Formats: sequence, C-alpha cells, structure tokens
Amino acid sequence: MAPTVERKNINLAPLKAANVPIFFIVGGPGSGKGTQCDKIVAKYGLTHLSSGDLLRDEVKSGSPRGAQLTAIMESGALVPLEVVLDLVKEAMLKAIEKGSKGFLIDGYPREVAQGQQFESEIQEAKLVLFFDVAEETLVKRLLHRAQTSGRADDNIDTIKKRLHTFVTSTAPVVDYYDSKGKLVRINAEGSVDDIFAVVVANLDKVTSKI
Ligand SMILES: Nc1ncnc2c1ncn2[C@@H]1O[C@H](COP(=O)(O)OP(=O)(O)OP(=O)(O)O)[C@@H](O)[C@H]1O
Ligand SMILES: Nc1ncnc2c1ncn2[C@H]1C[C@H](O)[C@@H](COP(=O)(O)O)O1
Ligand SMILES: [Mg+2]
Repeated sequence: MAPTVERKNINLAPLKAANVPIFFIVGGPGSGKGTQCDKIVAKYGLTHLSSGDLLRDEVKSGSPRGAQLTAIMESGALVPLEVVLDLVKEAMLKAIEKGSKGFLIDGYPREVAQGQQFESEIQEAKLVLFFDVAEETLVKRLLHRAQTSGRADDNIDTIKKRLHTFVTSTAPVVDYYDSKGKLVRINAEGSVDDIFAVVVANLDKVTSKI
C-alpha cells in the first residue's frame, strides 16, 4: 500500500528566482549516473542531488515516512511522485541558500509525470542526459557494486525488479524528452573517462561556462 502522502507547503520562490540551470540525469540502475555526476560536479561546480540518496537519507532519519519507503525501495518499485518531489524541492532550496549555481537531478524523473510536475512547479530542465547501457552490463556492474555498497537493493532479485521498473516506467521519459529535443543520449558502455568526455562536449555546447 502506497504511503499516505502528507504534502508539504513548500515556498519555491527563492528557487524560481535563482533561475539556475537544471539538468536531469536519467539511466537504468547501475548506468553510471552517480559516477558521472561526481565528475561533472568536480568540473562545473553544480549541485548533485540523487533522488535515491535523498530517499535513503529519509530512511536513515528513522521517520515514519522513511519506514514506509524501505519496503518500496527494496521491492524495486518507484516511490510515490509527491514524496520524492518534495524531498528534491527541499534539498534544492537548501542548496540555493548556500549559493548553488545549478543542479544535476540524478535519478529523476523516473516517470513522465514526475518530469511534467517538476517542470510545471519549478522550471524546465535545460538538458536531459540519458546514460544508455545494456541490461547485461547493468547487472554486471550492480552485482560488482553489491560487494561493497551495502545497499539493500543491490541484490539480483531487486536488480531485476528495478530493471523492469526502468523499462516500464522510465524508458518513456527518454522518448518524451527526445520528442522535446532535450535529450542527450550517451552510450555509457565504455570507460568512465570516455563517457565523461562526451558529457563535457554536450554540457559545454549548452553553456560556455556554467
Ligand atoms: N563506465 C563504467 N564502467 C564500469 N563500471 C562503471 C562505469 N560507470 C560506473 N561504474 C560502476 O558501476 C556501478 C554503478 O555506478 P553508479 O552507482 O554511478 O550508477 P547509478 O546509475 O548511480 O546506479 P543507481 O541507479 O543504482 O544509483 C558502480 O560500482 C560504479 O563504480
Ligand atoms: N525519482 C524517483 N521516483 C520514484 N522512486 C525513486 C526515484 N529515485 C529513486 N527512487 C527509488 C527507486 C529506486 O530503485 C531507489 C534507488 O534509487 P537510485 O537512483 O537507484 O539510487 O529509490
Ligand atoms: Mg546512483
């Protein structure tokens, strides 16, 4: 049963007024979103917000909402839109207070409605970076990560469910932003550095300096 979602009345004015660039980072589980975001942050100084990390922090906080999230995340399903969007908004506002010059929203949107709601309430994404990786490679990477990550969802059963969720719910996000001319499809099978070179070539096209 989805958690009853208490909506928070979040004042977005400071975020909207800042009007900083926002990039959505999309890709299957294990596609390298976090890895590439770390490198983008080091080069451009943007703020990296991983929706998965924000949810794991909420779980760690011991809040009643966090307890409900654990079961959903371990099942490989998506957390309700309202929950994850409120967490992202709150984190963005905190970062704006600290002078953020822009955002990498990693792991969001995971369904088209998420992207539409974010963009209607906050602002449009400048670009959507999609890290395109074959399922076989994703599974190999996640099973390797499982050896050290300690993540409850890094196990073959949950990995398979997360892959199914990606295909059914998130793949349409790729088509949606492609149809809007916002998608950058990046073959992310190669080395971290080779992929990052393609990321930089695309980010530099959009903003001479972010
Ligand atoms: N280009 C690459 N080649 C090989 N391994 C990679 C590459 N990019 C990332 N990895 C490794 O694959 C695993 C998953 O990477 P990462 O955590 O960045 O993916 P993610 O898309 O953020 O995954 P999740 O959605 O599960 O958070 C990590 O162990 C990472 O070190
Ligand atoms: N944007 C999201 N919407 C719904 N659920 C989400 C979102 N981002 C993360 N989640 C849940 C479902 C994922 O399997 C887990 C872990 O996310 P990850 O980006 O793989 O760390 O959290
Ligand atoms: Mg990640």
